[in-house]
Amino acid sequence: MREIQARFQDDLGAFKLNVALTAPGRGVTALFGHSGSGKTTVLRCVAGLHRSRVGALHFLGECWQNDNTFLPTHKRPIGYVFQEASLFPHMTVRGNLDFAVKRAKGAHAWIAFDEVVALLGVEPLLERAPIRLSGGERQRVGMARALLTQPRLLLMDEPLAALDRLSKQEILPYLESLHDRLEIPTLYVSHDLDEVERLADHMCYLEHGEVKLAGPIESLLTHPDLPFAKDPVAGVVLRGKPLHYEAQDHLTRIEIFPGFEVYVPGALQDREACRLRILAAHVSLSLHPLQGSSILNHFPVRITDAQAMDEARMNVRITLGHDGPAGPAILARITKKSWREMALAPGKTLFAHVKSVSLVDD
Ligand SMILES: Nc1ncnc2c1ncn2[C@@H]1O[C@H](COP(=O)(O)OP(=O)(O)OP(=O)(O)O)[C@@H](O)[C@H]1O
Repeated sequence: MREIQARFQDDLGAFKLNVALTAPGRGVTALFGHSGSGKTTVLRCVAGLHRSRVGALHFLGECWQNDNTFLPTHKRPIGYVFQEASLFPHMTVRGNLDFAVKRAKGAHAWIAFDEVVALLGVEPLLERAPIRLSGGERQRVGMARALLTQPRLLLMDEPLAALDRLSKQEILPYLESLHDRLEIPTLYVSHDLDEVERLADHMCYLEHGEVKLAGPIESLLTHPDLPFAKDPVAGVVLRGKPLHYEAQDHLTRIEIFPGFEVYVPGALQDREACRLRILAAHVSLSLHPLQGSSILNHFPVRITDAQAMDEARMNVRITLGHDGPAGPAILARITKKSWREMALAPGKTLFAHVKSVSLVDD
């Protein structure tokens, strides 16, 4: 079974943990939720740092925990990245990384020292003492160290939370390249939606110690029971396949679903795939196809549901296509007045106009 299956139940003072989750055996699964929802506790249970009163954990078919078994942390093939990397202060960066290499002796070596160093851009830092690293550099070294233990599962607990905005922006592209390169699954704890949109394939949304919903990130971002749709910058992330670069206008046509294409600024034709974000505020709806509009991206769509965002506005969830298999969902933010005057309702078919589409992994 190429999955991670976990069930943890415990009473931690006032906090009740009652988590059941399944994560795919590859890609990044975000454990997302407000502060105190239990994300770190789940990660600690997976790492074997906390033994829940009731618990079961199967990693790709291997039992790490059940009623009779509890594999200790040092026997679990995990790499753990914390909010702040605690590097050995008396060793250089290279010394810290060599230490991880030594620890990995005997494990199946699936990634080489040079590749890790290149992926995380730590080559220029190798001879430095940890005290001379910036916060972002320390985190990159912490990630390199975790990878060099040759883990089969990567656990990251808010690895960017202690960084300022600029350092965060600097480190995100490294995390994206890890995501593209790594075959091993990652559980990534975060309460930052922007981070999750950029990095995660799958999401488990936690509330009060329970997984409220889980699924591919694309479907969760538009889910009406989740708070994301009410966010002022609500939107969706879609995967796209670049088709053709129109050099004269410096635009690339990108397929987001068979037969559905959007224009994105830039020359993206050499990429195999990309991630796009469409903000709800950039999507408008009309009952008939628009003509003579400056908006380039138009689709036939169907309303699946809608929810009030505030007293004046609604978020309308629509799927691409009038009939046939429903395409991915996007959100449109419109006024309640328009909803009423256009007599909109779930099931209604109409047209969506997307003013701008941005690249997530620019
Ligand atoms: N060993 C423990 N004993 C008692 N309470 C605990 C213990 N571990 C965690 N808790 C409580 O469990 C709750 C969940 O904590 P946890 O750190 O898992 O949340 P989180 O979602 O990771 O939050 P944050 O985003 O703030 O890190 C908190 O209320 C915390 O105080």
